[in-house]
Amino acid sequence: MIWPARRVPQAEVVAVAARDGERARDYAKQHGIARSYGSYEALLADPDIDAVYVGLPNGLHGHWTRAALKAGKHVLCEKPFTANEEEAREVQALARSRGLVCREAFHYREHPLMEHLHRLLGSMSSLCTDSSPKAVGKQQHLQQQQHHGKFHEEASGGVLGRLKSVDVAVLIPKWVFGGANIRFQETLAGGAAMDAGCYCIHAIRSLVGGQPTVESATAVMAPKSQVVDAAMSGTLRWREGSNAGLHASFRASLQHDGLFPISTIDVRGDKGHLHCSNFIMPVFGNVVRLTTTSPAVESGAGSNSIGNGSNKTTTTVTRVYGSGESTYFYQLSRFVRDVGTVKDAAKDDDAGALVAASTILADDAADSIANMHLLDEVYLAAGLAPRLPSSQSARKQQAKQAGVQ
Ligand SMILES: NC(=O)C1=CN([C@@H]2O[C@H](COP(=O)(O)OP(=O)(O)OC[C@H]3O[C@@H](n4cnc5c(N)ncnc54)[C@H](OP(=O)(O)O)[C@@H]3O)[C@@H](O)[C@H]2O)C=CC1
Ligand SMILES: O=C1OC[C@@H](O)[C@H](O)[C@H]1O
Repeated sequence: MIWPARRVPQAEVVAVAARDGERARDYAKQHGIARSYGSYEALLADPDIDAVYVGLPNGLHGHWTRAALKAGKHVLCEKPFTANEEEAREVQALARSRGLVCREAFHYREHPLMEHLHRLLGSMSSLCTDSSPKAVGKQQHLQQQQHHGKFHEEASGGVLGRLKSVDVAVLIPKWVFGGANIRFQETLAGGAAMDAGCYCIHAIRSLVGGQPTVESATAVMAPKSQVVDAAMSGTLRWREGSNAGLHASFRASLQHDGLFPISTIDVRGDKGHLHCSNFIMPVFGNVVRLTTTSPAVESGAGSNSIGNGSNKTTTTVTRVYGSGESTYFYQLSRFVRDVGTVKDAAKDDDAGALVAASTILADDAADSIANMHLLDEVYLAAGLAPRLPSSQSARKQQAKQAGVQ
């Protein structure tokens, strides 16, 4: 967030907070940040701050996002948005009532790689090139309309034709996170599905659209835990018949190859297969391999085409880097632009600006709630309970301990 902010003209990191004032000061000094605070409350009381980035453990996202909204700040909150769907609904209701941007930080989504995949697959476009409020509002309205199961229709225009299946994997090698990491803590809403699986669900949802349900899920539990999953796999299904697989793991048996997490998207349609690797961190290298089969026409196709008499298989490999910026840069650029749109709409009476602003708020709310809904469903399908916010989870543990004594 600090590096991208130096490259996004309208963004400035004004202050940083930690629970320990000295640590906050050292951090601010090290990163050239003018102000530091020894508590999160103190940072939220700073009137010069417009927006807050919440990069806390999952179980605290809801609490501090609510606190930031109540302090009148726009929020970019790390994924997963909250501990569960119920909390996501509460937080987003607050954001909308205050007219503040409240976005889940799925940084991968704004990178041109995703735009490329959306185009290939004929699904919605996640970016808008014209950033005027009216154009943004119009484009987002269009995206919402397009986003209803479009991929299931033959005439979607996507190169793969009708969707058969999509598989998304985010796999983290077992040497990366030890047992003490926040991701393994029950009271911090830990779990592989929460951490890595939320990306899978988000990518599946945004590429395919529609409203899938969770058909089944299987968890591999963390050592000595009956609550925290070290790996999760699951199947989602659409009414239209296609299905999706999610594969999330903290225990992947992968050798260090300089990249983690391993993140892949595989989409199979009736006209071919698309494989994308490293969709989460595309700036460090990515590949989109597209294999399509179509009825043979004439010979003379490119050297990568194989004809078998009745049809022709073509494979193309593409790498997408856009202007070479990181996902975090694109994420921050859009966040800053959207905060600007919402602020301007509050000042002026222009109907287009108001539509644009309310669309931004509505889309963020719908997106994070839908993602948390499916995450809850995945846990339930695996025979586990949806996660709890830290405050509730701590109370539950205390009650359990009191019951034991
Ligand atoms: N978008 C992305 O690329 C990434 C997103 N994430 C997300 O960011 C969030 C944080 O992950 P990560 O940075 O790896 O976590 P860390 O453990 O490295 O940092 C979490 C920070 O939260 C603060 N904190 C407040 N209360 C607690 C508590 N009770 N226990 C532990 N820490 C606490 C601490 O700050 P202090 O003590 O200074 O107040 C700590 O530095 C997660 O939700 C994760 O999913 C993580 C990595 C990458
Ligand atoms: O991008 C990421 O990579 C590793 C994960 O554990 C982390 O939380 C995530 O956001």
